[in-house]
Amino acid sequence: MSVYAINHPLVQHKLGLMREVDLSTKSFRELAGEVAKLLTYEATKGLELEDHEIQGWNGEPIATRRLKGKKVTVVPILRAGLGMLEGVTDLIPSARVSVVGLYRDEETLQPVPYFAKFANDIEERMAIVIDPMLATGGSMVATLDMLRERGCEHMKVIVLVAAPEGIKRVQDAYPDIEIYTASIDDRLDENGYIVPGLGDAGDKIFGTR
Ligand SMILES: O=P(O)(O)OC[C@H]1O[C@H](OP(=O)(O)OP(=O)(O)O)[C@H](O)[C@@H]1O
Ligand SMILES: O=c1cc[nH]c(=O)[nH]1
Ligand SMILES: [Mg+2]
Repeated sequence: MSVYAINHPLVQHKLGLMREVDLSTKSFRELAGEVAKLLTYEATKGLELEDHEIQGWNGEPIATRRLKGKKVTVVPILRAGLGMLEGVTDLIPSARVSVVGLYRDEETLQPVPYFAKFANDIEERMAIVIDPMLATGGSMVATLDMLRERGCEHMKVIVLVAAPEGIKRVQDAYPDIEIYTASIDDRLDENGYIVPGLGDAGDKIFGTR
């Protein structure tokens, strides 16, 4: 498995802003979308192109290239993953959206599923799973398991912040998956929150803190 921590200055600047304790819901939400978009740019750098001839401005043919048509489904993990969705679909407007609802039990830290709705032909699509936080990795692995059970072979992960524990958990279960993140943070605290982290990303995006 490959983990890509994106050090682009815009990513690092925006992630730094997100860590500020007093940041408004509006700003947190906007930044989550912006960082998601920048990470999507990185995560799609391996997409295949094909030659495509078009008619240019003066009627002469021009050799161009276009995406080879690998079908994509973006998979936000509810709730917090929704805060990244628009940033991703801005760059991949034809992507179908599959939705997985999971929350993490506060005591056991185990993921509790409550919703799933997948795109048609999911087995033919590359799935890009999005969630701001990869903490213990339980929610992410549960989502990847659901996709794999439905025949999805090609999966990538985009998270804003990852804990080493979560990366290892995903790596152990899915050795071939690529993870794109703005930061690999230090550790989990005694409640399973990422440190330094962002706090509760879902609450911040939805204004429920
Ligand atoms: O890696 P894990 O230990 O599983 O933790 C990460 C999960 O926890 C958060 O969701 P949460 O359960 O708070 O739900 P929410 O998005 O509805 O707030 C986060 O958005 C991830 O889905
Ligand atoms: O740090 C964390 C861990 C889980 N969920 C969050 O929203 N933040
Ligand atoms: Mg939450």
